[in-house]
Amino acid sequence: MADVLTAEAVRNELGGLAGWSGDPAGITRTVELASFPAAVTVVDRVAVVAEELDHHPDIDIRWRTLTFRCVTHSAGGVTLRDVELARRIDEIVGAAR
Ligand SMILES: C[C@H](O)[C@H](O)[C@H]1CNC2=NC(N)=NC(=O)C2=N1
Repeated sequence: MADVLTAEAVRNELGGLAGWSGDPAGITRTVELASFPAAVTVVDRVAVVAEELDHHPDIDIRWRTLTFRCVTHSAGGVTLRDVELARRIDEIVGAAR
């Protein structure tokens, strides 16, 4: 689960993750919510999931635009844990707009 994915494997996984882009150094998705409070609510929900998974995205908050970056810091690259986290972020974002 903690092996860094090859560039080809990342490309394959990105095929199933609409809105995400990246490479073995990290995968990112930027989303715009309706308002700053709505964006912060999404971050709050992502925080719960990140704790549950013990895997945490890097999050950039700019007014109502959020950028999530998933990379397994301890492995030095993208692993399947990041793909799972990205899917969970998508569920939360999808429910919020
Ligand atoms: C001890 C704990 O499992 C580690 O510090 C976890 C926490 N969350 C993490 N999140 C991410 N994205 N990468 C990590 O290497 C990582 N390490």
